Amino acid sequence: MMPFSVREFEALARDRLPRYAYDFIAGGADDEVTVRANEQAFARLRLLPRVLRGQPGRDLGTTLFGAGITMPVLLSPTAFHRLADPAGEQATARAAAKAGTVLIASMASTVPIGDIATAGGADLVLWFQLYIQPDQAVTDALVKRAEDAGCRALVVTVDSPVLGWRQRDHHNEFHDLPAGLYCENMRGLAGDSGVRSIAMVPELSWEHIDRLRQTTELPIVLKGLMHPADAVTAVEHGVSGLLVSNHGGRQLDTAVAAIDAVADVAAAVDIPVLMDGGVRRGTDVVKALALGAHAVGIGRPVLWGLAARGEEGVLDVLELLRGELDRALALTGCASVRQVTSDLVREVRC
Ligand SMILES: Cc1cc2nc3c(=O)[nH]c(=O)nc-3n(C[C@H](O)[C@H](O)[C@H](O)COP(=O)(O)O)c2cc1C
Ligand SMILES: CC(C)CC(=O)C(=O)O
Repeated sequence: MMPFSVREFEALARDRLPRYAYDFIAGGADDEVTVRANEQAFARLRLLPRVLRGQPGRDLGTTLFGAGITMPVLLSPTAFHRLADPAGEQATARAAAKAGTVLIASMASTVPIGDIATAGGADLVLWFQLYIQPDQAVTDALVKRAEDAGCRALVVTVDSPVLGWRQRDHHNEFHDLPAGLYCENMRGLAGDSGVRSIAMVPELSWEHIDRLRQTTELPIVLKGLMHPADAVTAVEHGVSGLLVSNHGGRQLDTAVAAIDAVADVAAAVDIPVLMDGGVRRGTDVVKALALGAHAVGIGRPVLWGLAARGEEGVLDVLELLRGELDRALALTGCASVRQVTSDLVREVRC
């Protein structure tokens, strides 16, 4: 069956993946309230279309830190792509390059960042997601690896001073990567224990961001920030962009839906605000833009595409969303993503 939506890709992926891998991807923290809330919150937002604004076509393109991308849909960082397909992040990179959008490679990739960059080629706009490590030398080495690979931004995940309680992984006893898979970016660095060697840092603070700011010229994007007061502080610390996110509901359960945090953060700062969590349709993208996001990220949908059909599946997911976004713009009376305004969205009680 040819899938015609992200949801149908999920069904295909579920059939293909071993249970532990499906659960790792689909699951979240504790009772998974926030996993569900991320999607439900989009359903609560409804569009109020404009009509009779005749237009021959739509312009979906936008720019981020000087790079042009063909649509405001990014690939959010997700760990361990080789759980979904043997070609792993290399397949994902080729699809992102073909689609003409940003791949935020996870620090926990199963292909080294240099090889991801090579697979994507010159067309790929590649960013690197970083978990700041307890050993500064390890963080510095990771930043150097990202810079050497040609990454154009660092996305620092700040919602994980400790790891969320992923109950499904505990039930499945999924604590180590299967034989042959490795956190490749950690290879050879101090403390590399071979498998899941990434450490969470409970004492993570603005001082770590200041230090990182001094270490690299790359734009720094903070990922996992939800509170407008933190957004203001981020700007004071020289941060270049924000990715409003609750980690797809995998960290703090019962955190507010990511889309519900966007408007206040966007109103508080003048730097690009991105969001991820629960984006499954082109209409979701329009809603996020209407609330002030510059672009959105997708996490699980990429892995559903990858598990279902490898590189082609990731590209299919991206092109499905592009088609949906294009249609949603036409149907709301917008000729470009820049024309999406806050009056196009209303909140209803479900
Ligand atoms: C399987 C999986 C692995 C993830 N790995 C990372 C990661 O390594 N680093 C990170 O910052 N976020 C990670 N995330 C969170 C995503 O970047 C993103 O915030 C989330 O998936 C967005 O929600 P969505 O899946 O509903 O689109 C992961 C999410 C999933 C589902
Ligand atoms: C290696 C993990 C910490 C990756 C992650 O962020 C996640 O699974 O949500």
